[in-house]
Amino acid sequence: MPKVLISDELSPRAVEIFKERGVDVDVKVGLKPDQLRAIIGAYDGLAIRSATKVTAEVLAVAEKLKVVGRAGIGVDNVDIKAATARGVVVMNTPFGNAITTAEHAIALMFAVARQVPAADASTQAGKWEKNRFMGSELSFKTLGLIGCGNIGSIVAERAIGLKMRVAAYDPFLSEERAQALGVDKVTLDELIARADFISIHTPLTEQTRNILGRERLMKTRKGVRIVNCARGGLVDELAVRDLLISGHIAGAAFDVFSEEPAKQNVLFGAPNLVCTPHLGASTVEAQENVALQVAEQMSDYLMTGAVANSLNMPNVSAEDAPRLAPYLKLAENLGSFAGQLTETGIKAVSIEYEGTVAALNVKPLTQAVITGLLRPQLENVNMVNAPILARERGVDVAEVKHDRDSDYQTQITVTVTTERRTRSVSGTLFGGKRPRLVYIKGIEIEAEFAPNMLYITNDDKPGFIGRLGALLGDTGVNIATFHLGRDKPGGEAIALVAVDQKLDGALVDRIGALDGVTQAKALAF
Ligand SMILES: NC(=O)c1ccc[n+]([C@@H]2O[C@H](COP(=O)([O-])OP(=O)(O)OC[C@H]3O[C@@H](n4cnc5c(N)ncnc54)[C@H](O)[C@@H]3O)[C@@H](O)[C@H]2O)c1
Ligand SMILES: O=C(O)CC[C@@H](O)C(=O)O
Repeated sequence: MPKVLISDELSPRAVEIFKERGVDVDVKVGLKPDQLRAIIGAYDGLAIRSATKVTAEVLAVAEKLKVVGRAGIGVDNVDIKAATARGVVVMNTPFGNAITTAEHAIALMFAVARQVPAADASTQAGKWEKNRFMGSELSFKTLGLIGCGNIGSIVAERAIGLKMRVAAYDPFLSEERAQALGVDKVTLDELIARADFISIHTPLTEQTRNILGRERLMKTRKGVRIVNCARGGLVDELAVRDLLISGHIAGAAFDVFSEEPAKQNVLFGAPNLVCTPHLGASTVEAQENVALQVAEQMSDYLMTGAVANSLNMPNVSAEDAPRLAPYLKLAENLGSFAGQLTETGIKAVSIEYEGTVAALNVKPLTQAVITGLLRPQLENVNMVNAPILARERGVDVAEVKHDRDSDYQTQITVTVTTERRTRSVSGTLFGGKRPRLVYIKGIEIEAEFAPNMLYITNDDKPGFIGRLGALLGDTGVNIATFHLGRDKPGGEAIALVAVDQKLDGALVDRIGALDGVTQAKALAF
């Protein structure tokens, strides 16, 4: 039974879902980094929100960990590179809290426009300062959106409903999408020059860090109001403080801070500042959504191999997962077959899909081939890190789907090019689920993959099978199956022999020295 640790506050629905789906679950919230490191080795999955930091140090001791699930959107608290290198799938729940967060941005826009929190405090202190809190309407003002993805788009729709004009800066926003949303697609400079309100909705990345830096903030319109409901680090907090004090910025609302929890922050105490403690996603509805979704996604992955909303693996739908499972085995075995026969550096691998398999989502199959191919050289390769490891080693990976009939209803061919040669191997599924080799180097051969195998190439001359059988018999090796193929009579022949025990190197050398043998190699699957 796989075991998951929930290390941040998640709706109790998550625990119910994990249990319903056969996943054991522990809830331990508020662990310090060393406490997390001490226990993480026991878990197959880690479910988090934004508090837990999944660092390279945590991942280094997470020996069983297969999946990190973020109940929310931002994954800047997960070292995805380190997770990928260790073969850990990272998934998030990209839509579950988007409406809630967009609503919070709108709420904060109103709050700064009308100074609601300060007016509330003053009123409850019995001051009745009617003239102090002169606000500003939102209608017909320009809202500048930096980032117009899921949340930014919802903010745009709501703002248009409030009769605001919306200008969006997002390099990945198409003109058509902008038109459909009813927003002006602008450059960042145009946005800065036009906006009465600026709301930011990008992830925190190396490109977006400090996107609203001091210089840019100084170019905004006097009286601008700024909302940050995305991430601390996107806006220069000290500059905002200075510009609030100088009156250039009329108001600012921050839900997120450069350091969280924000017990202290340079912004605190600045005039016309509204702060909330990273509440963007904190509604009952959003928390139910993300907890349920993350628990479903993680359970599906751990129990069936289905992958959804992963940041470092191609998605595999729950429907596809059982269909792909036998192909994944076939793909990895074909890659492994080619990898075990490869003794020099691999320059390129081409994976061709024909027949039924070509209609499937083949990305995961390609990753399985690469995994099998690299495993003889690399101990810790798996489907998550295989593409990166291949790229780091300069292996060019090509994936081709053929729209043509092959000899088999479904066929995968792996062709590996090394410095010395190009070699191909093809396989199919018998009965829709049993992986079989069908061609090696274009020579037809039908063989299943067995735990211990002997691969031999030899001259196609009489007497070889007898010599091989005698040697194996004399050394007490029992033959399970024996498959033969050849390119032409008297030409190159291939023998694939499944045996009942692991073959030692000395015996393989003796087989290699038999008359007519050009190569002998022990293979394991
Ligand atoms: N306050 C909260 O509680 C809370 C809740 C949810 C999400 N968030 C934050 O909001 C962010 C946005 O969420 P989303 O669901 O809209 O994500 P999203 O991926 O749907 O949208 C992000 C948008 O930013 C754009 N973008 C990327 N780089 C950019 C750049 N350099 N300049 C301008 N635009 C750029 C992308 O093209 C994309 O359209 C998340 O990454 C997360 O950090 C905060
Ligand atoms: O979990 C939270 O409370 C915040 C989530 C939010 O920052 C997100 O990126 O989804």
